[in-house]
Amino acid sequence: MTSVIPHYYAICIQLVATLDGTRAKVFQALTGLVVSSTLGALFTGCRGSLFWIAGSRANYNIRVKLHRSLLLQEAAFFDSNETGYLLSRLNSDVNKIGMVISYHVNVVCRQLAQFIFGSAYLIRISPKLSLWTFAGIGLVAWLSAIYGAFNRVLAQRVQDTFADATAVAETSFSMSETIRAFDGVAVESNKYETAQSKALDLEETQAWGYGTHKFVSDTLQGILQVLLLFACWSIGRTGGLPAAQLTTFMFYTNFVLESSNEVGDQWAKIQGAIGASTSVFDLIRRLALPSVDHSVKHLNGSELTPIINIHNMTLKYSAMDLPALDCIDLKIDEGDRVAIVGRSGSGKSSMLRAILRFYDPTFGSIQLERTLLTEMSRKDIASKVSIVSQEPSLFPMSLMENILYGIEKDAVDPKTGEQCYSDAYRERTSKSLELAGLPVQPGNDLNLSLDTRVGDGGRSLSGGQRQRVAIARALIRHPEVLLLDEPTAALDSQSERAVVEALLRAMERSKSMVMVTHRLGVVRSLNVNRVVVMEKGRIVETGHPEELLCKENGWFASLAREQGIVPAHKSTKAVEEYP
Ligand SMILES: Nc1ncnc2c1ncn2[C@@H]1O[C@H](COP(=O)(O)OP(=O)(O)OP(=O)(O)O)[C@@H](O)[C@H]1O
Repeated sequence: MTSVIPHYYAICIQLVATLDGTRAKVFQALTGLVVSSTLGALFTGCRGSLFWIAGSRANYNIRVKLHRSLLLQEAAFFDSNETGYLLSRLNSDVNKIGMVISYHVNVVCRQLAQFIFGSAYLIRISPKLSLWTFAGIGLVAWLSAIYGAFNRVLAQRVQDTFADATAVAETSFSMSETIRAFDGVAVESNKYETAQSKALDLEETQAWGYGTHKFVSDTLQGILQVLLLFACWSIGRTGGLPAAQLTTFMFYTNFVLESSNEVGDQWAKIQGAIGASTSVFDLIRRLALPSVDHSVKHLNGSELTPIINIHNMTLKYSAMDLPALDCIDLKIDEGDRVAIVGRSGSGKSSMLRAILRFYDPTFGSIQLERTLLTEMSRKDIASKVSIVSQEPSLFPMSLMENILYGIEKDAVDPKTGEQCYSDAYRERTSKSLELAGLPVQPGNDLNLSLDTRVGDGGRSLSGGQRQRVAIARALIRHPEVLLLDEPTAALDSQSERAVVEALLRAMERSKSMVMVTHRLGVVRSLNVNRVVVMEKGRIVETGHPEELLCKENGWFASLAREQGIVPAHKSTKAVEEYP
């Protein structure tokens, strides 16, 4: 419709200039102008709304896919990509993509349509003159393509720099207390400023690039218009074409030039957005890294099946030169209560991370009930392995939702129509909390209920209470393997007693238990039947705790003496002294 407007406009101008039209002719031209303008406005409105919706849907789809893809990455991925960096990809980069669809592609489509209609009109009036027009437009388009490629590279670098700056900001907010305590405001603020100033430099380069491109392309278009006007004048003078047709030709020339100019402009912006979105699509396509080597597929059928079978496992973090775990062989059978002990940095937590498949072995394998961990889905592993960590973080949801986290809701709330947990689940959750030492029955001391919200990270509960919620979360799952990561390290002696009792009940509901601890006292309270001592990523000693304590020069006995558990001069009476 917009392409038809210059046609009626040119007729109107002709009628005004020559004053030779009849009333009917004037009326016809004006009606054409009004109808084409009104329809043009209607289509513009529809196009705007539809492209906006398309842009928003693209944002929605890309964000959801990217978020899911990020959650599926291996733990090592999060070691090298900070949260702020990923959030920036999720927000700022995806916004750029939506903007391209809702605005830039929208405008390019409109201008391309105008360009095609306008060009057809020009060719109809004078094919020869049109050729000159297109040659000029081709030159400007070529410059726009070069500028587009330049903008694409720069835009990607700008977005990368913004992502780095957001990572700095996110770290400074999440560490705000430490920053204040150690007077690090100036340091953090400088880091952020440096990151932002890099982005600013790149944006300024982009701005100058845009200005130069605009100057060159507008100048070329001006020259083209002047040349065409001169050509029209020459043709008109020699009677090659009637004046009315030449006027219409000039109108359409302007129209086509404007469209091509706008297409060039938007093209560069689309290229910029494609550059900015490259990382987003790379992240969506990125698969979690595969494991490197599985030397053992299945156990010999005649052997007793251990719940966990770690065979010749080496685990190396990409950021470290030396492996964190080196040639580990360990079998954990049903009924085993294993404590992994050792000095700081000896690889205790890495063992738990490997059993949870946060990291895959670099060499060797781990089997969980005869199946290689690397062949199990996250869902399978979560259904068989539960962890209670030193300072469990809770979600800002109700107690019940925290405990049943990851378990699908099985009922529909008749009042709201939303998914919820059935009464059977409520009952089981309440029972688990009671066993974990945090009763929620009416009239309880803390006035807790299943629907009590626990705040961000569980901040409305004490450390010991959070621990008991985590134990209830493990209890309700009846795991094959219960993992405990320093379960009592952050507690006072009174809370420790309550947590130990809750853990003993949780252990009755699990087939095996593996605990990492510095505090050797808890080894006896939790009836551990096997101690594994680690040193520099290797297992250096293993056996029943009471037996190991009797080995005067043993690793475990030495650790126990350091904690004052067994006095050095009484090591022969170790068994009696062991608390
Ligand atoms: N995500 C990681 N990336 C790189 N190196 C790591 C990572 N986690 C641990 N390490 C390194 O692996 C080694 C073993 O660490 P691990 O946390 O398993 O020790 P730990 O015995 O649990 O120590 P602690 O008792 O102090 O918690 C250490 O040298 C540590 O620096």
